[in-house]
Amino acid sequence: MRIVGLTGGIASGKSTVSNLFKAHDFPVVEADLVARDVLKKGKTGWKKVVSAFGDDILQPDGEVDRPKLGQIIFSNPEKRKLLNRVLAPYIWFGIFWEVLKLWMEGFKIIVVDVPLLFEAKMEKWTKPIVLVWVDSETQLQRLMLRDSTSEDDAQNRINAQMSLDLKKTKADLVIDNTGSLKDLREQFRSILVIITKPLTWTEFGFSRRGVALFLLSIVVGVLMYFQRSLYTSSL
Ligand SMILES: CC(C)(COP(=O)(O)OP(=O)(O)OC[C@H]1O[C@@H](n2cnc3c(N)ncnc32)[C@H](O)[C@@H]1O)[C@@H](O)C(=O)NCCC(=O)NCCS
Ligand SMILES: Nc1ncnc2c1ncn2[C@@H]1O[C@H](COP(=O)(O)OP(=O)(O)OP(=O)(O)O)[C@@H](O)[C@H]1O
Repeated sequence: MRIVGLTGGIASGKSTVSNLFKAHDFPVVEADLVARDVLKKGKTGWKKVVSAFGDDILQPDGEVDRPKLGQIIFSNPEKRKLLNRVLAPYIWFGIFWEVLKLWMEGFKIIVVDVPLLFEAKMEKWTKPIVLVWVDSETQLQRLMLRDSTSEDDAQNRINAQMSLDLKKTKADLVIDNTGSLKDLREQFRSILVIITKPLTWTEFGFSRRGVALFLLSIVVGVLMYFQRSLYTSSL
């Protein structure tokens, strides 16, 4: 099994690339969706966050007021670390569970879209790592436009993550999304060629078929062993 890590910075274009993967029928696990699920009212993640941040972060219906929590954590590094610490195990498990379900369905290539792949030290589980990079000015402009936020607010959110230039040094494949959507689609096509190369032996070994073959060879080996010992004891 090949787990392709898709990462980038806030508003660098991960979801846009993620949608291209989906359009090409690749299964995509989205960490942001897992994180949303973990924070739903009544879930363990929700309970832990409420006990760490208090009832003030809740809407009248009991759901987490996401913009409010965002304001708190993106302007206060200590609070952000606290939220990350509280939610990390649930997000990690949620991603693992989604990957496991897709593995059981027999998918050989799975894309995991994790904005904080490097920050959360999850990169060792994915290969190759595709980084959606964008220059800092374009990132700021796109973020302000998409979320209708002030420059200060957008910059705080960008500063809350590892710089895209540093991420670039850690990634295997880089998509430069500073240009047009057409440019992006062209780069995506080249990335697809690399990602869809035949699985290595190790990747095959971890695929559902590889594991099934491994188990089958153990069963056959054990049967042959017993058949041989039965034959030699009857002589
Ligand atoms: C603070 C929350 C409630 C704000 O929700 P909101 O709907 O406004 O934003 P959304 O979830 O769509 O996130 C948008 C982007 O913000 C960035 N981001 C989210 N959380 C963090 C964080 N803790 N540190 C740095 N960047 C973050 C990511 O690039 C993400 O794609 C939410 O982001 C959250 O629960 N964050 C903690 C969970 C987490 O770490 N998510 C990232 C998954 S790896
Ligand atoms: N090449 C492009 N040209 C113009 N706009 C783009 C391009 N790529 C993405 N965008 C726009 O930039 C914004 C950010 O893109 P997107 O939502 O894909 O980023 P993201 O990395 O998934 O963000 P987040 O981390 O916040 O989830 C969106 O409004 C999107 O439509």
